[in-house]
Amino acid sequence: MYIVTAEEMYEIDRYAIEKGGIEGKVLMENAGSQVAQQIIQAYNTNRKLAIVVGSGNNGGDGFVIARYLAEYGYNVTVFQLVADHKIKGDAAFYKQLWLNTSDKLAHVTDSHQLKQRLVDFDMVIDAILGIGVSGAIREPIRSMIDVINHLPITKISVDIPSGLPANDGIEVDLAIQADQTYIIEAPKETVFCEDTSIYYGEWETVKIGVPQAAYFEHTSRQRWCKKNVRATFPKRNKYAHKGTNGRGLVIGGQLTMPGAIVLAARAALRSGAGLITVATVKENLPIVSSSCIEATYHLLPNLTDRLTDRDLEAFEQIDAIAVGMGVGRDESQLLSDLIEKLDKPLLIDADSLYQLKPLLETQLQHEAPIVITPHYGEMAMLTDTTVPKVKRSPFSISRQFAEKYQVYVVLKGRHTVITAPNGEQIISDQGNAGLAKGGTGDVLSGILLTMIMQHKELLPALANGCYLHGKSADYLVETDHTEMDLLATDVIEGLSQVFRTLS
Ligand SMILES: NC(=O)C1=CN([C@@H]2O[C@H](COP(=O)(O)OP(=O)(O)OC[C@H]3O[C@@H](n4cnc5c(N)ncnc54)[C@H](OP(=O)(O)O)[C@@H]3O)[C@@H](O)[C@H]2O)[C@@H](O)CC1
Ligand SMILES: Nc1ncnc2c1ncn2[C@@H]1O[C@H](COP(=O)(O)OP(=O)(O)O)[C@@H](O)[C@H]1O
Ligand SMILES: [K+]
Repeated sequence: MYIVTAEEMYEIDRYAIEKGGIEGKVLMENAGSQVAQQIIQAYNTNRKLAIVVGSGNNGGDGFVIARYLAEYGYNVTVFQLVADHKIKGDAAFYKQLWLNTSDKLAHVTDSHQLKQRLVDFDMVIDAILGIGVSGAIREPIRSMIDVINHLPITKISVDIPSGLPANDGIEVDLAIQADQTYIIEAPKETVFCEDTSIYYGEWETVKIGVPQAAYFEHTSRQRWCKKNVRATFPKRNKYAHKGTNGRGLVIGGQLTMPGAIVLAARAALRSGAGLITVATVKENLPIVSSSCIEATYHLLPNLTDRLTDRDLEAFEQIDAIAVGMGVGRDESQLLSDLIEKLDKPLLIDADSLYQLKPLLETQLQHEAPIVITPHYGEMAMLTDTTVPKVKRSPFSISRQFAEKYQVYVVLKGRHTVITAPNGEQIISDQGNAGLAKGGTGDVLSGILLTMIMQHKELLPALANGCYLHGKSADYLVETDHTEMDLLATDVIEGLSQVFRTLS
């Protein structure tokens, strides 16, 4: 499933019309009829429906919906919130079709009038503003949205809750708080941003006949689903041996944080790695090795000094490295050496992201890919911004960072945004609030390390790793656990359930 900005949606629309040969009117008819079908399936005909329409094509969709629902037997009234001359083009055409068969069109010019008129209705279909919204919401639409939000009736938005921008990064002024949104063709970026997803309520997409080729050409952002995982997940070779399933190195676990490294190492092994070596300090060896007896160990005097020739030689056999889980935030020569002296895929997480920050000022001398896995707070630190700004702009901030530093970014949150150095993006929206607990990020790093070693392409590798992690948590809260008691270690144990669904 593709995710779009407003500009991309308009390009896709244009492609459908110009190259696909589908008239704009047909797209609008399809949009309205498909949304109407969804409403028919979900809500019985006893409802008294108000459809509120604005000046653009979103309003045009509203007129089509009105016609279908009325034909089906619903009691429908259209409230036009703008002057007649504002309704043009295809929207005007469908307004006329509505008027050909119904006299239920009311003109409403202010919010008081709207409030009085809507008291008799038990559902409002919001076709006021679509993806063409720009800037602060102007009066009288502004007060009208406010009135609708305060009505104790079901609110259904068409394409996008009116007032909400499609693109990330824009501060929301005022928008319809929908119970349900029927999104036309493709989810917009704001569906997946923490501050804006709430406005959509439940959401579903409706297809209106846009050719898939339009998406290949105009967008590079998609939501990762089971079918994507199945299509890209490497098959285990019947003749595999431990050396062919990836030799991973996990570096971390200072004295006060030995657990982080155990979680990462165990998660890497559980997700299929052939061999995992844990590089940590000597004092932690008893606890760490007894918690993960399948791993091998490499002792370091501390987690910040330069790597010795002996270390570098030992790491030569390694296929990929994950560093940062419980290493502490002191300046690190070790991280510089991993970047400059070992040309292996390198995943940088947690504390090492703080150590990476000063290194960004100079070019990162690393041929093999670098993957960073920040949560919002770490991303805010890396980009000298605030957590609210990262929350508002997860797509654009990740893309800018990935392109600037030529790294892969896994920005973790309720919706995790994965970005390649070329700007291509995947959203992983598996998982639940049970994961909001210390240690789950370490588990993700371990899983990603294995995925990096086993996939040919890195972007699907990271997406599949995030899928495994989130899906494991989802299965666990459906079966043995709840969002309250779930632990990071459970997420490791839950992986086998997810693997079973993939074969
Ligand atoms: N393939 C597809 O995707 C298809 C998409 N379709 C549909 O088209 C929709 C996009 O249509 P669109 O481009 O006409 O934009 P849309 O938001 O309806 O209206 C824009 C108008 O709103 C106004 N306005 C703007 N900002 C404002 C503000 N701050 N405060 C107040 N008013 C404001 C402004 O009008 P003005 O007041 O300037 O006259 C502006 O001109 C899309 O969401 C989907 O529903 C389907 O029909 C078919 C296929
Ligand atoms: N509410 C949530 N819904 C879905 N996933 C979540 C939620 N909260 C956290 N997660 C996931 O849990 C992990 C937490 O990582 P992180 O914050 O680095 O934890 P830690 O460093 O404590 O191990 C991330 O993969 C994140 O996407
Ligand atoms: K709308």
